[in-house]
Amino acid sequence: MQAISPSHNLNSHSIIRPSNPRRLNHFTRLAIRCVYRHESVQFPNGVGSSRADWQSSCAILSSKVFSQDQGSGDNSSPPSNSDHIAAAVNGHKTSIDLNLVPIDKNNKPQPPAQKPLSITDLSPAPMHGSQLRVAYQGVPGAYSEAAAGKAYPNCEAIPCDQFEVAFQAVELWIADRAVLPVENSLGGSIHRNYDLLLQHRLHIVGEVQLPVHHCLLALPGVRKEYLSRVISHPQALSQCEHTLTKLGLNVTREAVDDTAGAAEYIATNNLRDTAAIASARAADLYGLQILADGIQDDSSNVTRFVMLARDPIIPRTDRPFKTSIVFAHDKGTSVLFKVLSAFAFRNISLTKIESRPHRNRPIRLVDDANVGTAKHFEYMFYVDFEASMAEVRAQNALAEVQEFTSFLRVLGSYPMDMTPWCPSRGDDQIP
Ligand SMILES: O=C(O)C(=O)C[C@]1(C(=O)O)C=C[C@@H](O)C=C1
Repeated sequence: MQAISPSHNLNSHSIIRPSNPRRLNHFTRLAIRCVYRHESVQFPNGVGSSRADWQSSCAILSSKVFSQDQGSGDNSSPPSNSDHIAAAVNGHKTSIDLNLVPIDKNNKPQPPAQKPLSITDLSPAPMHGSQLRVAYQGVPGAYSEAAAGKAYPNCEAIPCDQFEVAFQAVELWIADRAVLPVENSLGGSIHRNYDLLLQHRLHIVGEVQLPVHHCLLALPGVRKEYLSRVISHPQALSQCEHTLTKLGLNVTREAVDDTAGAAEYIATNNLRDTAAIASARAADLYGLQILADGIQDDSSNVTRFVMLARDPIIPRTDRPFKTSIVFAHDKGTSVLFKVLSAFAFRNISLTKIESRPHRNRPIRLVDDANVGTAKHFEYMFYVDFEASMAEVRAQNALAEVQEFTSFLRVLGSYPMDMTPWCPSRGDDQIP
């Protein structure tokens, strides 16, 4: 275990956990928009390709913004992220020190102590030797932490309380990479991260697919019959929807920020009527017992994460690459067919299409004097395709797409995760 930086050691802001997890979401969003410092985790050598590979020199791939409409797309970022984060931290004046670590009566290893970053933690960090600092959303034991360990063995994993904070941590040089979930095989897309990809200027430099094996966790001695509530990340709740019903649990379901945070919350507040959906590692860290194992509705449940960096990597052709783009057009969905055909004609397979509201111009009015005014919803389209930007066919496809769109941005061209398929097992989550 290693703290993120010796210089990151000024006034510690306390983490205030409200008494109910719904408020925790709300409260966190409003008031504690800063990176928390838990003891960060160093992963042992393990899964994945060589680190040098992932850390390959940054440059060249031009992630261009072709926009006729300066007001559209990522030019519409919310006010400066650093302002945002600094204001929130400055505004967070409380200095009560809450011990959120459950007391383990069985002398089990204690989870890492949680210390939020202070304002100076948000200034550019000095170099940390060769160890890569990887920001993820959640607390230790979250699947995102496991994904960080899979993507970057030996990395120093830095927990963040919100997805946006993970983006900011990289932008402010507190972290070198962020690892963020974008889609799950059962729960679908994590829309927030699609929106954030557009609002920030980070580049996708890789992807990892993590088998997600959920457990039902409760305090030692608690039986299923005692439960009146199950809490977890909304994705995890949706991934276990049917199994929870099949288990015959008469429980309400409540969403919290992350799966491991739900486990920690139960332990901290000694809640005997509440269970969490989280990993076996979270059970271990927070001293909970596993009431049911493998409760995801599909055993091949898998979440796809992307790795983000300040600079793009150099696209190559000696291994399978994927490229992610986002585009929009003044005339809305009418150009979609033309755009997609640019890939089809070149035999480039698409692996994902996602549409999100065009936040700057959500509605387009089309007047027809005879009939009235039609209100069309406007979208941003995200497409992943199986080709490297180093390939001529991909460059030609994008040149053509550019002709049909008013806004186009390459989010990244990166190696595909080709690790052999292995259905989710509990030990996959243990870095
Ligand atoms: O809460 C966690 O443990 C996370 O890492 C987040 C998250 C998600 O956002 O989808 C990641 C993977 C699982 O699909 C469930 C939750």
